[in-house]
Amino acid sequence: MTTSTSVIVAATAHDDLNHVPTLPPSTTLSYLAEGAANVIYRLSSPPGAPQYPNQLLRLRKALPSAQPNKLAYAHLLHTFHPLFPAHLLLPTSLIRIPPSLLARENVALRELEAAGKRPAKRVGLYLEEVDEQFGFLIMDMSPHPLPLLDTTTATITPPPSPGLFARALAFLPNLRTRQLLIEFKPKWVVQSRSAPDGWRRCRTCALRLSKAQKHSFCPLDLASGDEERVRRAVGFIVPQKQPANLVLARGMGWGEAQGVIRERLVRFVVEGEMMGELVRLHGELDPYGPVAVHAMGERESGVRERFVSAMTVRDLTVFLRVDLDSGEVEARIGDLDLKTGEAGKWAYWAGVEGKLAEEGYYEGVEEGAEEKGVWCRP
Ligand SMILES: O=P(O)(O)O[C@@H]1[C@@H](OP(=O)(O)O)[C@H](OP(=O)(O)O)[C@H](O)[C@H](OP(=O)(O)O)[C@H]1OP(=O)(O)O
Ligand SMILES: Nc1ncnc2c1ncn2[C@@H]1O[C@H](COP(=O)(O)OP(=O)(O)OP(=O)(O)O)[C@@H](O)[C@H]1O
Repeated sequence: MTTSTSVIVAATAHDDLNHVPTLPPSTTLSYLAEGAANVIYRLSSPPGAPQYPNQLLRLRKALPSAQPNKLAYAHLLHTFHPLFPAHLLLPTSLIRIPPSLLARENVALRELEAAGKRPAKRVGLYLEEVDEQFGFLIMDMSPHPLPLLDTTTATITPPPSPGLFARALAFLPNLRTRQLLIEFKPKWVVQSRSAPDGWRRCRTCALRLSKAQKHSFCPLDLASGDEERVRRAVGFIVPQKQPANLVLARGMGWGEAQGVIRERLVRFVVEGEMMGELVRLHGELDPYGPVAVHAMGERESGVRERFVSAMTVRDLTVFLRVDLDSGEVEARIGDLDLKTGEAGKWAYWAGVEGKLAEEGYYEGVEEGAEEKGVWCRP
């Protein structure tokens, strides 16, 4: 709760990187989630201290390939944000983090880990304490909770473990919601310029097949503008399971709700500007393809710089907050973390192209290709 003496710190971009506000050490962080490179926290501050409503803190882990946040933020502000209309971007600002807070949160991460509450694949990696003084404040895209459950119009469909669900609600009653957060990476929405002329699969689907990864949507479908193809892609983006806190309208089952959400997303993708923007950027930033750019070496620094920006754009995350009542889809682009091409990445990017072409994944001539039935070229 804010008080009259509280300061609301808005998530606006600070152009002056020499005057970045400091997060007060009295701020309490609670672990929300983590990816490979960052941990995401909710913030709460004592009365009278600066407040951070609707914002999360993103702190980076100690990974050799990662860049300090101040540098990453400068790239975000000057390289990536100008590429997109402002309303499509996840509002992000830089905040100085007291060293004591990073040390404290690393102790907390170890405790969380010991209690089995960190994802197994993330254990053993902690926040960067030595070479980091900053974090990102990002807009919280979590579903807004319902103020009070309206039992005349809504009902909670219990998931398979009703006992567990009841206990969770008892502890977290304010988390019941009519919204859901969907996140996905659109990946390569334009075919790689390094693909052979006879390609039948896009770079993303071909790579997934070569790595025997789970089948997912084809980015070319998603960006096609064709309603049927977009619907096919969106089918992979809508969650399979009902989120535990999602309250459905009385009488509506999850299957029906999935259909409603799917159609909302189809309209958003087909009629919204985001896919068009991504397609345009892919073409502009990487007109040559990874193999040709790798072969240019250090000579063409401008081309290389634009290429690494293209790789960042290809790996960004789209956060969609879908409101079941209004039908509104609020969309924000995040995870625009600069790729430097270091740590063997240039060779990796060119190598992927070589492998997909040589092993037949682009043309769909590898062993068992027909049974897989993955054909991206219309
Ligand atoms: O090579 P790709 O297309 O599989 O993308 C990698 C991602 O794989 P996925 O999206 O799951 O297919 C991969 O994602 P995951 O770690 O699999 O979640 C990374 O984002 C990786 O980037 P970086 O090495 O962390 O900078 C990504 O590598 P880049 O190619 O974007 O550098
Ligand atoms: N703005 C946000 N609002 C709500 N949840 C978020 C937000 N940003 C991140 N999260 C949650 O935190 C998770 C990890 O965040 P993020 O993707 O930034 O981490 P990362 O380490 O950069 O990921 P990657 O594995 O792609 O490198 C996300 O998958 C999402 O569940």
